Amino acid sequence: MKQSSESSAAVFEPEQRVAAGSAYQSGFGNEFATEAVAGALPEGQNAPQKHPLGLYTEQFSGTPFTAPRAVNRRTWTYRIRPSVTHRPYEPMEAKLIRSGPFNEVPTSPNQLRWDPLPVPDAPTDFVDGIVTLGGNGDPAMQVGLAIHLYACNRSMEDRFFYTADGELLIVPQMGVVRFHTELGILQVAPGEICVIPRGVKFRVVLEEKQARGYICENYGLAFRLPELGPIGANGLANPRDFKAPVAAFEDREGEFHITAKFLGRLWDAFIDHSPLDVVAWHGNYAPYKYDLALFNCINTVSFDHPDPSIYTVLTAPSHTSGTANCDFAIFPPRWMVAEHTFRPPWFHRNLMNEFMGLVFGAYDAKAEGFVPGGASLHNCMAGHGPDAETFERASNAELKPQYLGNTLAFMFETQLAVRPTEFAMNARILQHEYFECWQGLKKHFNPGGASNGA
Ligand SMILES: O=C(O)Cc1cc(O)ccc1O
Ligand SMILES: [Fe+2]
Repeated sequence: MKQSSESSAAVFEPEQRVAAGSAYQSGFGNEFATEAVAGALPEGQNAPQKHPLGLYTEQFSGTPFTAPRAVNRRTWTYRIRPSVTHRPYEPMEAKLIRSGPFNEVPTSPNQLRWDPLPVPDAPTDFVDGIVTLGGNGDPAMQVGLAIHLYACNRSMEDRFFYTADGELLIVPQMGVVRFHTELGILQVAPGEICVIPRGVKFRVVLEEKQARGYICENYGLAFRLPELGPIGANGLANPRDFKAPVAAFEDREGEFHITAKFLGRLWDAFIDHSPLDVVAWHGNYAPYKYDLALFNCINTVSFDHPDPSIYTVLTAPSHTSGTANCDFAIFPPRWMVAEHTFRPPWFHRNLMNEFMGLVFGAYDAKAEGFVPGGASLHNCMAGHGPDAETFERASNAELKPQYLGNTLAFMFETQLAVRPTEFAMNARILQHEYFECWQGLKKHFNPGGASNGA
């Protein structure tokens, strides 16, 4: 097919996009190697004097050169043009995307909960559809995170995005989406997650009319698998179930724009070709996806409700050991078998800060009000736990083995208080009556009796 100044090129055929989106390389943080055209990946060296197919060589570093080998991340790319070939970036309007330091409004010590973000009626792509609920830290310090929601109804065709402020952990809640990235295509459905590393350029194509979900923009050290300790060599999220894309490139010329997020602001640059032009790459700095249904969930087979750290899928450490900048934990379908135990999450106050979302079904601590697409925030030392209805039911339930089927909640648990944005505190989706779900918790104290509650 001829090259023209229009948005057309052989590699942009829909069938080919889908074909490329279904091929993956397996493993977490592996040294991957992939070429979309035979001979595009040099052998035996990274930077040949002249590339045999006329590609440019560019290293893409996700950690300092000197990071310890186990956490060092970099990828060698072989691309049609190097990343320098764009016009200068100009500031652009940021809509509802926000970054640290989060200081628009005072941070309340109250428990907070939100209804799902409505999908806009106006044409809105993934980037314009990002709304920030809150965050902590500061991208300039590479500490903390932002918690965004996205709701969109248009694919990005001629627009590309990257954030230098952090990596993006994306949790779709509605609608299958394809992330067309510099390093290949990831198709991600609700029930799956994906991570786009800091700096990777991408555009988002909707497979359905609408898409919605949650994003953790992690300003700090990258997400990794948690240590397993006494669990042993297997369990939780197993490394081989993580999927990285194979190389897939666009050889497209036209009028395109890159939106860059840098130090909390958005910038726009004109570019006369698609920056998704990496024909081959090798390395361990790459986007990846994971199907949460593959999580090997470990739980009690005796008594008591364990700490939710057993549900950690990925952890982004801080510089203090055992204190995550962000733990990503899930509450997946599972058997509940604990004997003589109050089985739902207990009443709780926590040094750490707990943001939760719900992909589908119901969460076992809340009878109502926490709905798919909704969100809750229990910051440092805020009391939280089962609502009155759940306490009543679980205190009296017959404790036979029970399968908790229709449920997928998750938590971003973070070391610093999550400071809501002005939007989060003033939007109609804020549930001002959230506190009422606990007001029905009655006094049961009976100094003379053996009653254990409701
Ligand atoms: O609902 C929450 O608050 C999250 C949570 C879940 C759980 O199983 C135990 C403790 C906890 O904080
Ligand atoms: Fe909690």
